[in-house]
Amino acid sequence: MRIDVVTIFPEYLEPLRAALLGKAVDKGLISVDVHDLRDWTHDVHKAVDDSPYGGGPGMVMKPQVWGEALDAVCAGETPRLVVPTPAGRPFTQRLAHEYAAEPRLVFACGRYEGIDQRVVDDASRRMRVDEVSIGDYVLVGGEVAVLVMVEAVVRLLPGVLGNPASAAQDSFSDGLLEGPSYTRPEVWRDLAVPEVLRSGNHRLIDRWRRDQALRRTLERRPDLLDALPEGALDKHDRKL
Ligand SMILES: NC(=O)c1ccno1
Repeated sequence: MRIDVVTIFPEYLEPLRAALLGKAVDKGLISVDVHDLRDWTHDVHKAVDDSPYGGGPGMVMKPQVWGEALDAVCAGETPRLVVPTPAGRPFTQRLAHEYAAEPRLVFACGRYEGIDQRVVDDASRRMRVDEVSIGDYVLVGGEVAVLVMVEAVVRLLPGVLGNPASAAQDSFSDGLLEGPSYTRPEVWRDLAVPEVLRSGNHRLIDRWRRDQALRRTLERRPDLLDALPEGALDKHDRKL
């Protein structure tokens, strides 16, 4: 997978070259190119924003600069363009899986009050564009959201995680939150590991883990239960 990020703060994206993501780059599983939006300005001040039409606080990012940047970065290809914004559709594990199947992703990091809408409208004439939110809160810019999304996507790629089963047992992989996890010691500050996990009975262990996931989901994210496909809960599940 090829990943491009356009930003006015390239240094914000340095974590994409660290740890698990850095290893994925070293293994050649992904390529990451970060582009400074100001490279496509033509004035001495390298201006990337201007006052909003209709008035109001803050500044809006200029369409001319973004248009030239995306023309250059996407030249000749039609990658999927992702624009992080609090006004976007939710970024979910399902969307992460969808993005993991893409050969190329381009992320456009807005700042200030956002990017002139015509940049998205123009790009949508040539490629698939998603305006996506990582949560119901407002960040200073899109860069942190890109770090979140890239990590969520890249970890799903074959060869990135040491144990591919990890991604298969993620929270949300079966539509539920993941239940609690434990490791040694068996008792820690008078708190014991649940006995079933030490029983060696994998049928009981699987059942216990499913029950824990259902209980945690019901308690913390009942909306996820409502979204489960018909038949996802068996008769035992429904007794909980
Ligand atoms: N909530 C978000 O995804 C976001 C992106 C930029 N600012 O907020």
